[in-house]
Amino acid sequence: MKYVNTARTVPGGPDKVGVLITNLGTPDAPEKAPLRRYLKEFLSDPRVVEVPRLIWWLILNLVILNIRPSRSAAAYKTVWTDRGSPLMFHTQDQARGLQEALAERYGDDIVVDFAMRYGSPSISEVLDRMLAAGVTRLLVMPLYPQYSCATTGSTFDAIAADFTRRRNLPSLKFISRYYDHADYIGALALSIRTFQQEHGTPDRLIFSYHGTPQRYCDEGDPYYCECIHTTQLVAELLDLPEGSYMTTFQSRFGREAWLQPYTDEILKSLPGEGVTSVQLICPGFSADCLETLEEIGEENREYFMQSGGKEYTYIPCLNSDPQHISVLAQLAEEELSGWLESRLN
Ligand SMILES: C=CC1=C(C)c2cc3[nH]c(cc4nc(cc5[nH]c(cc1n2)c(C)c5CCC(=O)O)C(CCC(=O)O)=C4C)c(C)c3C=C
Ligand SMILES: [Fe+2]
Ligand SMILES: [Fe+2]
Repeated sequence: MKYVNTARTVPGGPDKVGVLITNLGTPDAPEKAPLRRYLKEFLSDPRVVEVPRLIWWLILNLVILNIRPSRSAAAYKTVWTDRGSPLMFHTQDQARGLQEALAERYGDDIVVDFAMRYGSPSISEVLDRMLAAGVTRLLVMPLYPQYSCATTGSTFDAIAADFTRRRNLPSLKFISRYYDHADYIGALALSIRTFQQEHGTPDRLIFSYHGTPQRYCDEGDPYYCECIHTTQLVAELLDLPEGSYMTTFQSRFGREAWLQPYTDEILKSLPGEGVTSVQLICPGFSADCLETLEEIGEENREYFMQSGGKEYTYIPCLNSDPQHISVLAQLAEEELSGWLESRLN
């Protein structure tokens, strides 16, 4: 049999709406072997590293996978919790919150689940489960507010690849971006305002986004423009004075130029310009993870303080805050309106 038959739908049978939230994925444990497995899958994706395959295979297998797993494992250990990786437990909480919010309005004809692009739970195993539960219409929501070929694009590849092996396909909707959605911008603005009520206003508010190679942007990836736009919309909503905020890019990997300015270089140079108190926010991450908690929360704090900085605070991601859950519920409802109309309680 060439095609798997995970969903044998029949007229009058189960006919549910499924909402699948996805994120990047994370290692199973902060140890060398799970890190090696995770990095191998992630960094072998041609959407993530756009380098000729044979050259990249040699670099990845002979160099990176021999050095990076133990270094990354040590970094993951600093953020690991009783519930495992922060990215994992925040995503679980987001799925639960979204399920409850949607069930309140639409009952149990709607099924919410989550999957990871790399590692587990994989997109295919979760789709097996959802389709077996009677999902005939599927909304995929990658939790990347700004579209990038390396993240959102790759998630679409995984859905499409999964569908090539199935006989009976559900109807499909896919959210490519929500960087300018009023509710998302409002939730970010509220989190900044609430944080500043307790911690005061810094000399500079820094919006730090995960970087990508500059080349991807030059070749048409809209990610950079969408990040700049998100910052601008939040700044307008909060009425931030020009010069009191900026956009930077973090998590550089490899030797080629990435999107600039680089977060770490900016933090090293600001104290020399008289900027000694900063607040950092990472609006491109829908959940706290290694890149926010360790890289922004710890590593970059050191750079700033060692360069003469005095006050450095990090504003957490929206995670599973009620405000964020209602952003996700609103996004889902806007996409599903046609599918859900007949199911309103
Ligand atoms: C090698 C190239 C990479 C590109 C391009 C890239 C783009 C990209 N990544 C995110 C979100 C996350 N990345 C995370 C970790 C992470 N990212 C890379 C590399 C690239 N990312 C690596 C090697 C790692 C692993 C950690 C390490 O070894 O340093 C994470 C955190 C995962 C976790 O478990 O906590 C997220 C989230 C975005 C949004 C993006 C492009 C826009
Ligand atoms: Fe990354
Ligand atoms: Fe990092």
